[in-house]
Amino acid sequence: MRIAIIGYGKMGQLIEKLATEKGHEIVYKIDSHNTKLTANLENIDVAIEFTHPEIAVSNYKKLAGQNIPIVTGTTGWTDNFDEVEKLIQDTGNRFFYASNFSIGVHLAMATSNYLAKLTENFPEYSVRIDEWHHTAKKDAPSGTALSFGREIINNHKGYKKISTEPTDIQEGELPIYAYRENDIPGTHQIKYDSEIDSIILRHEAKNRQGFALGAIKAAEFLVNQKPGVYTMNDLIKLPL
Ligand SMILES: NC(=O)C1=CN([C@@H]2O[C@H](COP(=O)(O)OP(=O)(O)OC[C@H]3O[C@@H](n4cnc5c(N)ncnc54)[C@H](OP(=O)(O)O)[C@@H]3O)[C@@H](O)[C@H]2O)C=CC1
Ligand SMILES: O=C(O)C1=N[C@H](C(=O)O)C[C@H](O)C1
Repeated sequence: MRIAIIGYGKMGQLIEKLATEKGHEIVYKIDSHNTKLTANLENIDVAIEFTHPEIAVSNYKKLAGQNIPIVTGTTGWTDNFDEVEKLIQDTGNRFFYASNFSIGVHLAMATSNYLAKLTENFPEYSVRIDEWHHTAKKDAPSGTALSFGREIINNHKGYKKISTEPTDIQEGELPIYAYRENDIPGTHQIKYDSEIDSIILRHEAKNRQGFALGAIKAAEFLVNQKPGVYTMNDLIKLPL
């Protein structure tokens, strides 16, 4: 594939390395100092975008306007998801978003959803989510933690809304706590706690390879799809 990398930071640079090793061609590397995105990107098959929450949606608009398939991992923008979905529908484009491209988190998410169903009828268990990331991370809580939380709410009638960093947890609230330390790539923990015992599901990224390889796999998948919005559930179908 001929790839445009939008966002040449930690993820963009690793994606360049691993995509090149897989035989793909990096045609553009666009960072915040490079205004190339305002011009037409020519002769590329897909754009892979990892930037910042406040700029992602405008990047999607520029790319969708050029009918360029978009794989994006940028988090912290999903309050605008409906607007982006309509943009993709209106432009007949292809869009793949994942808050976390690692296979391990995809498996952990499916496990968490099943665990939510199992514990729904045992109100003695209360659940919380904790996430740990590097100090350079701009958004909190992480997109992955929010994804875990939204999926638990979808699978457990006892929870209705996410509460970030709560001091006083109300009935039906699912608390998420974020910690920023050193250069932690991304750790997420879902803990069901009762007076008697605890059930803990934890995913620890040891490095950023899983995120980058997953994004490249998503791009290889997306370029062969019809127009639409795709997720990890389309890329990795689990027998659940
Ligand atoms: N879905 C997943 O699996 C993963 C998602 N992420 C998410 O991806 C995003 C990026 O993470 P990461 O690479 O670690 O962050 P970095 O800060 O290392 O990289 C982001 C890059 O985007 C650049 N940038 C900012 N604005 C623009 C713009 N308008 N056009 C092009 N580039 C721009 C920044 O430039 P400058 O430094 O000059 O501002 C920076 O180089 C975050 O939202 C993070 O949460 C991260 C890892 C995995
Ligand atoms: O900023 C990061 O580094 C990461 N962000 C994503 C998120 O917000 O969930 C994915 C991963 O945890 C790394």
